Amino acid sequence: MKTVFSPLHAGHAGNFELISGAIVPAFEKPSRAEFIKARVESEKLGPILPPETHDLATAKQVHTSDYIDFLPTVWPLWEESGRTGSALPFTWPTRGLRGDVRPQTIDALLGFYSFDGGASFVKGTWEAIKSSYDVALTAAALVKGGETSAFALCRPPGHHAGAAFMGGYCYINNAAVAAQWFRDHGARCVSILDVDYHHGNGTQEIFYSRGDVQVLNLHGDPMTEYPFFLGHADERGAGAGEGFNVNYPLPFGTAWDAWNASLDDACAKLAAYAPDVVVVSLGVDTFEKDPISKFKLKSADYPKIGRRIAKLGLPTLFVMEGGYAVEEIGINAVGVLTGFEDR
Ligand SMILES: NCCCCCC(=O)NO
Ligand SMILES: [Zn+2]
Repeated sequence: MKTVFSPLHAGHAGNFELISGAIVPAFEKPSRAEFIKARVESEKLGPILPPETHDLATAKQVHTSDYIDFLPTVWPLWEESGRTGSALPFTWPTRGLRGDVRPQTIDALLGFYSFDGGASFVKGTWEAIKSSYDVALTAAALVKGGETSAFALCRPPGHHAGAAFMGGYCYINNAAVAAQWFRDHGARCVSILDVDYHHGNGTQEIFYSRGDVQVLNLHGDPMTEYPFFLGHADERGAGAGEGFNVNYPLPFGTAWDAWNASLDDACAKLAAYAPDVVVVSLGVDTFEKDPISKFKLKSADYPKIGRRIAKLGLPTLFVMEGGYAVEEIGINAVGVLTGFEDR
């Protein structure tokens, strides 16, 4: 399997996030991608290719243009306002406030275009976001070009980013962009299977009213787990998208057998939808030792995920999402990929 990777991710470093009542060093850090890359090499998964550069047209098909155009302006505006450190919002347009009027100051714009304090910017963040987007599109083109599968080693991740908002370490929704690209390049329909511990609220929001992209999500129950405000089982899609959004909320402590039962059901629904291509939002924060998550999957379980997805017999693009136990992130993420190849 070929991997696409960009060293430009490393510019998104040293940033902080607001979590659990404190401003702390972000859990989403450069070493995550480096550990995964090292494991790709040590497991001899296949060549590691640099991304081709793309324009933002595909990004603007799943995100609003004003949101995408805002992202490269954040750091310059933050610096112009005399600040250093991490550009972070502290006010958000929640219920009873106006989200239809775009404010002018960078502090307000950061809140206008986000849903939490988990998507901060430093000087190199935009270059990292753009490189992650280029990685996803380059890997998608490998699959379109005849590869059975490919691995988009994306950093920063994307599945929490909605049409006009960032959050949860996500800025451009790489999996959504790849799905749209497949649709623009001949795929009649696409399935996105999100196996990250957290619900891919952004991916759901982007495709919720569309029937050409099926979205299936296995995740911590939002009644008790981030992102809290989307991801319930009754969210089945709307209009043309009715029935094409499937959520599997699962309780704290979920281990392999229960998790796999949901995976099996999701794969059956995916097979019934019969997409031309599958995009897997590959998060491995379902791992028992993950510092911010509460499922109990073991390293030996990840190859089984890959084997189950391979049984679908469909071209498959793996897009890296979350996972924060950096010692094992490479073992677990690449385990899915070697399992897919039945090695
Ligand atoms: N800062 C709150 C938790 C962000 C979770 C990010 C993640 O792993 N999403 O899949
Ligand atoms: Zn996650």
